[in-house]
Amino acid sequence: MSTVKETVTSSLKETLKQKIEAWRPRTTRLLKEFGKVVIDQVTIEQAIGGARDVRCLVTDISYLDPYEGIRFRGKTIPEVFAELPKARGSEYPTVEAFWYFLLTGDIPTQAQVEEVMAEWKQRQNVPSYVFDVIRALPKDSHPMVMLSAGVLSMQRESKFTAYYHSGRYNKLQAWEYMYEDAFDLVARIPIIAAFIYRYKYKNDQHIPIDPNLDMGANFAHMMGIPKPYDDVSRMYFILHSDHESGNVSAHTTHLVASALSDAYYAYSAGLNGLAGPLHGLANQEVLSWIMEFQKKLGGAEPNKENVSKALWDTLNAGQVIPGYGHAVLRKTDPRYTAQREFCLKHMPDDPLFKLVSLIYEVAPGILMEHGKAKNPWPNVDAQSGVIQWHYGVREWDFYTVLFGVGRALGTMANITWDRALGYPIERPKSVTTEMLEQWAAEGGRKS
Ligand SMILES: CC(=O)SCCNC(=O)CCNC(=O)[C@H](O)C(C)(C)COP(=O)(O)OP(=O)(O)OC[C@H]1O[C@@H](n2cnc3c(N)ncnc32)[C@H](O)[C@@H]1OP(=O)(O)O
Ligand SMILES: O=C([O-])CC(=O)C(=O)O
Repeated sequence: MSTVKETVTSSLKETLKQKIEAWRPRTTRLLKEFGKVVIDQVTIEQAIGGARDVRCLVTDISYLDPYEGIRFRGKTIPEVFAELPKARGSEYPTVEAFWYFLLTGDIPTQAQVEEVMAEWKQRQNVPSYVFDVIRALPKDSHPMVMLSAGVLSMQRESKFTAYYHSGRYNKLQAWEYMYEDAFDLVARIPIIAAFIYRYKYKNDQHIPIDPNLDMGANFAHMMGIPKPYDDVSRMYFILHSDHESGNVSAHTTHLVASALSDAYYAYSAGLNGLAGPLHGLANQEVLSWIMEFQKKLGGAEPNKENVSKALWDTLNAGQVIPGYGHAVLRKTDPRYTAQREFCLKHMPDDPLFKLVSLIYEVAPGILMEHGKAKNPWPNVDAQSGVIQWHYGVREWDFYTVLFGVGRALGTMANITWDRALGYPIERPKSVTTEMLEQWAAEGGRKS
């Protein structure tokens, strides 16, 4: 039998506990009294087409409206940035304040943020074997492999798994142990990410944590990048945290955790999905597309004509324009807009930003003319790499790791609530092509 580490108490956890206890009757009532109420129907197109738009997942952490974009706990991105307590001397909130907000739905007071910051620091002890695991991989492994392997290697630390095997597992208390793992994971993952960066690209020269700094500032410090990279980090991690629960990384994490796999197993799996070029890896694809384009220009100025030609060349070669399109969004992603506003304020003359803006002027029209993509507008990935590039992170295969640090916040808040509300193992039903053909001939499924 494993040793169970007792969970700690804090005002965040106490608040969360109250919220969970108040929330549970809502879920119970929906299940018991309204369980058979129909909320959607599924077409053949949806069954073959990646369950697009099928309403069959529940999360209260964030909601994505196709035209408005993401709301975290009911608040738009500008509202979140305006209302959460800011980091000292910064116009952006701390990631710690945002973590409190995602978990509880409440805007924390400054005192509550201080408490989360103190607890965050206590949880930052990454076991040394994590670095050994990363070093044991071939050095040219993709940084996402390193991040996923590093996270997975920490599974032996899981308090949830120890609790599960303790012989006193109780469904009502399980969330407390999931919360412990979730909080440990979000506190440790920035350190692993910065380690990967400096191991791979900075001659294995590392910068230790500064215990006086908040998470965003500490990340900038460990990366070795001066201000305003602390604000870039805070903004980036908050923006990338969550996008309701159907996206590949969040859904994978939720699915794996639904088998009562712990946070480390679940998030390592989620990261593997994030590493796909149609999902999180699109941010590195955007930069490599731009670099390839500039190489072809051979020093000539980018303009609407040559950008248009390059976009058409990409489409005619049967490739996607990275950073454009979305499975749910039907307008410019507000995460794109938030980053664009940062660029307009801090780096308006950056040549790469100007090029990204030029692409924004022409790509939607071209995608509309091309006529395939349901959404011709840019997503978050079209604007994130250029900021990293500007502040010196030019190794674009690292960009998805940054996404992975941010996405940990949303996925970890989600799986804590999954256990709190007792969501069961996820297991949708599959059918065969022959069945679809039969139902098609009959004008719908009859039995
Ligand atoms: C953080 C994120 O994950 S945001 C998304 C990041 N990914 C990218 O930016 C990659 C480029 N974009 C895409 O590949 C897609 O728009 C996705 C994967 C994001 C969404 O996919 P879907 O929901 O299937 O998009 P949609 O229904 O509009 O696809 C219809 C067709 O348009 C094509 N299409 C969609 N977006 C693009 C694009 N950016 N460039 C070219 N073609 C596109 C699809 O490939 C598909 O073609 P097909 O019928 O030949 O298979
Ligand atoms: O919502 C999606 O499918 C993809 C996305 O933008 C994200 O996960 O951030």
